[in-house]
Amino acid sequence: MPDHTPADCDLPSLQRWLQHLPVPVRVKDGQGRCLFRNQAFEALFGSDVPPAGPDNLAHDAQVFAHGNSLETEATLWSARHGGPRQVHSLKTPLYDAAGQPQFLLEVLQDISERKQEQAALQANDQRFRDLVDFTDGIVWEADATTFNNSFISKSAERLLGYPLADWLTPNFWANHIYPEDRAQAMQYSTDCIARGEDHEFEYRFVTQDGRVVWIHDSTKIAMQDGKPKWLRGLMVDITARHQEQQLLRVSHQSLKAISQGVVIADPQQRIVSVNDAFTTITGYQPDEALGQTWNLLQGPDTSLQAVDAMRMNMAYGSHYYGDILHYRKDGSSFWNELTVSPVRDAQGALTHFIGVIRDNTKRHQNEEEIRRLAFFDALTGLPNRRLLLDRLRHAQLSTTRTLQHAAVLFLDLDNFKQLNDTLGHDVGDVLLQQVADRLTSCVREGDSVARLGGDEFVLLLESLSSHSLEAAAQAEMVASKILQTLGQPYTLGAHSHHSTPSIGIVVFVKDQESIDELLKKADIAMYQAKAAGRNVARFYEPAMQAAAAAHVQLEKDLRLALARGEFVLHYQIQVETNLRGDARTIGTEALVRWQHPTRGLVPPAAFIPAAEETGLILPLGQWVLETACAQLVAWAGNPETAHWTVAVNVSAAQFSKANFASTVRTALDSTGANPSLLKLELTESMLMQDVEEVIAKMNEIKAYGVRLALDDFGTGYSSLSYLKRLPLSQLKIDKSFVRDLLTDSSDAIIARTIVALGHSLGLRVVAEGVENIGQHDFLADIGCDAYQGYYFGRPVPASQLAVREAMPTGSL
Ligand SMILES: Nc1nc2c(ncn2[C@@H]2O[C@H](COP(=O)(O)O[C@H]3[C@@H](O)[C@H](n4cnc5c(=O)[nH]c(N)nc54)O[C@@H]3COP(=O)(O)O)[C@@H](O)[C@H]2O)c(=O)[nH]1
Repeated sequence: MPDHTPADCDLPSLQRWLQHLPVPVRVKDGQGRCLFRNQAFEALFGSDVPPAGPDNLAHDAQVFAHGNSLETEATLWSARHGGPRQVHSLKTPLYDAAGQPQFLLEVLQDISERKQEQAALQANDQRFRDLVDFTDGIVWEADATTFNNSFISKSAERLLGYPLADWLTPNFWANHIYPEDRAQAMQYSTDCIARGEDHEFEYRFVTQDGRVVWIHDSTKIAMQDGKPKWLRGLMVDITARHQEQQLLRVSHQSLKAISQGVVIADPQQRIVSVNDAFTTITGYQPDEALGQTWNLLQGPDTSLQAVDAMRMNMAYGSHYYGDILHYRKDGSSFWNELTVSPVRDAQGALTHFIGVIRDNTKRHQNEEEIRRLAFFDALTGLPNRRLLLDRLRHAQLSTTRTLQHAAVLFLDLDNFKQLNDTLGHDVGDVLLQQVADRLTSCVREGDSVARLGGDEFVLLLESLSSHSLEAAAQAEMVASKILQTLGQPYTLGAHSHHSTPSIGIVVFVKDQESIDELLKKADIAMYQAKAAGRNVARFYEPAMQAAAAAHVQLEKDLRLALARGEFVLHYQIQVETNLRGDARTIGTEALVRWQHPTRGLVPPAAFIPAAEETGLILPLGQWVLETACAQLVAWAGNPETAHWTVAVNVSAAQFSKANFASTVRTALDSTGANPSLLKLELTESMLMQDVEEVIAKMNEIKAYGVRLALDDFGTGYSSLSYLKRLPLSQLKIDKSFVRDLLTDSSDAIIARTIVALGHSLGLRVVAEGVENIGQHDFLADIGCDAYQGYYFGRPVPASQLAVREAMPTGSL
């Protein structure tokens, strides 16, 4: 039955009634024609309403046909708004007296604004859903009491695998929390909800494919009527972060646990982190190390080469591995087995260096111990046969390169067996140790002392003379020193003991013979020494033996000569010349000679080197100094010679003595000579040692009034800046430049330069070795101040010196 109320369809009455209704209303007939529109209708749509569309007519027909009301939403054109309006339409039939639908009453409601709002809301909703679906997290909503989800974002399916519908089933979330975490997670959330606190928590969740992932859940509580009603939140899969953190925790724990020190430095090599082991190894607390560089661990014996290699590798961002001697905070050193590796980011940029340090000292000590055992004699600590052979090989190579000779001294203790048999091996061992110490004291730093075993020792002397007989003499001197040193009494516990060695010597250069041959020859020579009565040294080569014997003899003779007063001084005049070439004696040079009882007058070149090697030059030099000073006093008594100076040659051994200045003082004081007439001739080489010490010594002598001359100038390597600092008064041009200056342009240039140089330093320049007038004239021409040479006079005894006062040079 149609739902209608019979009505009086008196249209005019109806119109009056409808006219002022505040809602838009219109009345239509069964053909869809509009019979009436009230004011509200026309206010909304205007009076010019377009004909109804087919849908509208169809709805009208439906209402008439069924006699039922019909509600629809439609779009109607509004002339008043100049556009379509969304309307809600309620069409109701109006019946005639017979109960048949006669008219159709349509009540309209403008829902345009509501529709727009709905559309906006829908758009917002969609935007929210898009955002939610797009995010990497899972947005969810659940009941605050049951935890059952009422909403879940699409990302849940993508991230955890389950279809979205599954999430909306009861207890889904709770049932899929990893069993071990479930109770705690739910309890925590329940407690927070009870307190009304939004909360965040982490738990493991089982995915559809059985994986266990870590979830970070942020939950916000939505209240209703003052009670928690909904939970809304975001679940984020933090498995990767968790694994990283886990890894970091493990790394951190590992770094703490490992015994190697770990240093993390920035690209500028500044330390940014250290572990506990670093502190244990180095003694530096983290706050003392942070901000520092590797220099923190460097010390006096750290190899700069190793440091450079490390820096270079780090500068190039490459890996470094090496053993470096580093220093702890307390100053003690340790061997650091160091590995430094660069760390780069994903783009390959250098971000850090990781250094791993390991105290490797023990291994080094072990290696050192192994080396010691392998190469050193356990009893004496001396190199053993193996190390000796190695050093001999090196010596052969070295002599091949430098052509300087080397010598092997094979030494065996005389009657050692007897000592062992009578006092026992322990006492014998003590003797061997003392012998080892004494032998070491007899050689220079670059030489080697080795023990072959038993009472056999071998010494290797290097850098001897390039002349074989001179080298033999040098080796013989060392052997003499050894014989003398080892021949001193020994205290062996309670026993006083006397021991002597027999020494065999081989001098060699280049690798002309094998090392075995060398040792064999030295051994044979040692047996010759034994055969010669022990406590002597013997050379393998007879010529060397002869040279050494001559050397030994010379030394003995020199000692005797000194004691017997066989040395004499000759004097060679030094002159100034005037423009005419007339010479005037201004002084002399004292030159020593040996008045040998059988060999006659021996020149200094034949004995000065031996005197220097044996140390006899010290008493001899002192004798020369005092004799020359005494001569000055003698000349002082004669007005013609009172102004004469005397130049005395000083050897390096004399000058290097700490008390040299005081020996000069003694000579002056003991003779009463005028210091200003004494000139000491020094050579360049003896001044090239310790600069400050040399200058101090020269100044001390100069302070006495004594003058200092540089002899043989031009043959050394003095630099101008060095010369300037020396308190000299004279330069002496070496005779080697004077000899050829008329024929050799280089010598002429050198002579000219020396004169200019000397004058620029405010020094007088004397030329020695002047043998003819040509040389004199040239030297005079370039400004030389004084001359010495055979042209003016040979060295002669003082008694034969004549006074020459501005005599024509030709008459000399
Ligand atoms: N430590 C000491 N060394 C001394 C002493 N006396 C001498 N010597 C050193 O011996 C070197 C050689 O001396 P000598 O054989 O006496 O030769 C000197 C002159 O005789 C020689 N000379 C001088 N004039 C000429 C010459 O015209 N031609 C020439 N061929 N030779 C000449 O020069 C020697 C002096 O040189 P110098 O000492 O450099 O002035 C001698 O060089 C000293 O090193 C001494 O007491 N102590």
